[in-house]
Amino acid sequence: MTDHASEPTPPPHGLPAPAPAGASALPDGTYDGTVVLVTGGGTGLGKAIAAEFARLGADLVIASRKEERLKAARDELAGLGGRVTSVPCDIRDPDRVAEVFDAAQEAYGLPDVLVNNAAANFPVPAEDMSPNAWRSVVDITLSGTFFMTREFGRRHLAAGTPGSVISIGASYAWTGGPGFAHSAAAKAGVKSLVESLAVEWGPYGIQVNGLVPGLMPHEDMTADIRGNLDRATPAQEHASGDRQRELSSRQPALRVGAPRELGWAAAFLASPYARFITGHTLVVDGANWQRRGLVSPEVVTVREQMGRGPFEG
Ligand SMILES: CCC/C=C/C(=O)SCCNC(=O)CCNC(=O)[C@H](O)C(C)(C)COP(=O)([O-])OP(=O)([O-])OC[C@H]1O[C@@H](n2cnc3c(N)ncnc32)[C@H](O)[C@@H]1OP(=O)([O-])[O-]
Ligand SMILES: NC(=O)C1=CN([C@@H]2O[C@H](COP(=O)(O)OP(=O)(O)OC[C@H]3O[C@@H](n4cnc5c(N)ncnc54)[C@H](OP(=O)(O)O)[C@@H]3O)[C@@H](O)[C@H]2O)C=CC1
Repeated sequence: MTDHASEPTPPPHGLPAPAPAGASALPDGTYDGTVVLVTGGGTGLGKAIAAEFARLGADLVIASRKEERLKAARDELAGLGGRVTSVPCDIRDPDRVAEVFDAAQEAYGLPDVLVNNAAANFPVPAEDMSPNAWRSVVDITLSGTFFMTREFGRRHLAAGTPGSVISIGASYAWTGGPGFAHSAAAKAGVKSLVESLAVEWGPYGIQVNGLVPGLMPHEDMTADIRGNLDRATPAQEHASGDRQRELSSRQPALRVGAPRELGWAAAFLASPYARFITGHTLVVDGANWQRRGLVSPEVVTVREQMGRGPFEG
């Protein structure tokens, strides 16, 4: 019998690195002749998702508020193969949402796949949150997602055609999100919508799934979210430019996620290889959301974590 006690313990090395950028698990041309609409497809994770569909042959429509951003992303995504159209739109406005679908239909046809990726978020203690701050986040993240999904569903039901919706969520839909009460409540609503609509629209051939990213840093992160990452890492790590290593050491995977890992999951969920998966929310976060220690960490209030003074009403 081997005496394990005398063997040196190998150091933990975390989850293996992902396949290289540009690789795909799906066959070439999986999305040939398919139209994919991605909200917030001009930045960050939305752009990474759009890129994976484009590599597999999809025609893309990307929609968000800022035209400049959309144009830059459109040029970048067009280099990957398929055709790309961008349509400026605030998803809080159902009339503008209808116009996005009109524009998509005119360009390539009714989108076969809708990725609800656009969302809004910033950390703020609940007691400091203005009614308008609450409304902005809930209106964009939950109502905007519903308006997009509703328009997609209505058009497919009228045409008698199948389709696939993927709504991007967040793990605090299950756990709650101290400091992100508005976003966590909205994402819990998004998860619930996935479950309701998968059943309502299954009979019409429409799949509805959720997809949750873990920590996947990217260059487009807003100052608010970036500031939150800064809070998670000591100042000397920023100074030395080694924040990524510090962030990685705080994940069970011992690495952060790459945005393309979310893109691959989205491309799978909407593909012919996932036709019996609906009403499901897939978490791609290296098990970070299930993390518990043997011992509970000391409680630090959201106010303290954000370096805010006492609440003054
Ligand atoms: C980290 C874990 C997971 C991450 C998940 C993600 O979703 S990452 C994705 C992250 N990506 C994004 O979020 C991308 C899109 N996000 C955005 O464009 C902005 O964050 C937005 C939602 C504020 C814009 O919405 P809009 O054009 O409607 O904005 P507006 O300028 O009119 O402000 C509305 C209200 O909000 C208030 N307020 C704003 N900031 C703060 C703050 N830091 N503190 C307190 N309050 C704040 C502002 O004062 C105003 O209230 P007031 O004063 O009238 O009572
Ligand atoms: N990054 C992360 O660590 C995590 C992200 N997520 C989720 O992943 C998704 C993508 O996040 P990420 O890429 O990091 O964030 P970004 O801030 O890069 O992307 C948000 C996108 O939403 C668009 N958008 C915001 N408001 C509206 C609106 N009213 N109408 C239309 N488009 C809008 C923005 O474009 P524009 O400004 O042009 O309107 C932008 O392209 C979101 O759903 C987010 O909640 C979840 C967990 C963790």
